[in-house]
Amino acid sequence: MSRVHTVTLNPAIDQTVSLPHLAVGEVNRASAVRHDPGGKGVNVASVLADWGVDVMAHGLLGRANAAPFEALFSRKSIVDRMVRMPGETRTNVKILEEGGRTTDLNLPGFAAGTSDLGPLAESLSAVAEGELVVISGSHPAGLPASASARLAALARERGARVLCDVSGEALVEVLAAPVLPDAIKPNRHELEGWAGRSLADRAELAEAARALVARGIALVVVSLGTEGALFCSAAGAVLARPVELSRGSTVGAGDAMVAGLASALVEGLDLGATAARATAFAAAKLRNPGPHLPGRDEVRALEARVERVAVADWIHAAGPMADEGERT
Ligand SMILES: Nc1ncnc2c1ncn2[C@@H]1O[C@H](COP(=O)(O)OP(=O)(O)OP(=O)(O)O)[C@@H](O)[C@H]1O
Ligand SMILES: O=P(O)(O)OC[C@@]1(O)O[C@H](CO)[C@@H](O)[C@@H]1O
Repeated sequence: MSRVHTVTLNPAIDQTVSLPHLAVGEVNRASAVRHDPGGKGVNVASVLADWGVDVMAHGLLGRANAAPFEALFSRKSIVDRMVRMPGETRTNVKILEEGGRTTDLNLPGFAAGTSDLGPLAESLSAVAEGELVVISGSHPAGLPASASARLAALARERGARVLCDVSGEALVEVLAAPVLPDAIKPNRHELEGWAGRSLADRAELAEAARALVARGIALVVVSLGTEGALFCSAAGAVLARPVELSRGSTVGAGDAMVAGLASALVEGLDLGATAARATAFAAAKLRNPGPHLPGRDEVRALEARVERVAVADWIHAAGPMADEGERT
């Protein structure tokens, strides 16, 4: 299987704090806490490595607390090309209540600058023609909004395909670039942020995704939390529902879905099989804490259970879309 490169400009140590109920403005006592090296691209790398893909991790990493990342990379044989930065990688606090509601406090970490794009570009010189580059997550303070778009352009110049999961101004830049990525996976809120309007109506949402395909993005996937995800390409559009509902933390479900998309792109799966693969990866990741996949047989069994619905039927389904929450 061809190698996949992940780019994480703003990694994070995810500190998941479990408690029965979050009482804002009061003293809360946690029942458990865990720490996972994360950040969107790191999560993608970790899940892909579990699937058996050869992965190279690029991006920026604080030198002062790099150990948990280095341990993850070494345990999963991920090639570590992350540029070390002075200072610490941020810690992101995820408050998980018993009912499954999660509140994210994403903290600031090391600051970066335009000069850090040089070493990042140099690291991407390891990308070979035909490989896949996955660019995910936010930018640290000081990096221009165009950083992800510039790295995507570099990857394309090297003959690689590019899958982007970025939001806000970075998504605006990526979608305004002369050469568009091959695939994107915004969630609904990220797509709304880009479109500058609400997309609460299923038909409008499908139309926005189809319009991006028409502009030249081969695969547009809009993830919708418990509603599932919409997969659009020139071959058509399909909605894949979650295999099973999770009441635990859903942090990283989108990244597992991106990892599933990456594996589908590498293996050349068709649209329906891509939807099943990506949805199964999300469900499989949600069975356990942390950015990990269970064994292949378990993932394959989930893949076989994914319900796919023709988009016309989904649009005409009664009722509002399931509430997929506000987290991104
Ligand atoms: N509570 C849940 N139960 C089951 N499956 C879920 C749940 N939440 C999400 N999923 C699955 O994970 C996929 C991706 O989730 P979501 O749309 O929340 O991504 P995201 O917003 O990018 O998440 P994140 O940024 O936390 O990784 C969904 O399309 C769905 O298949
Ligand atoms: O602040 P960003 O870069 O948008 O998101 C960071 C983050 O919330 O995304 C991952 C889950 O998708 C977590 O591991 C991490 O804490």
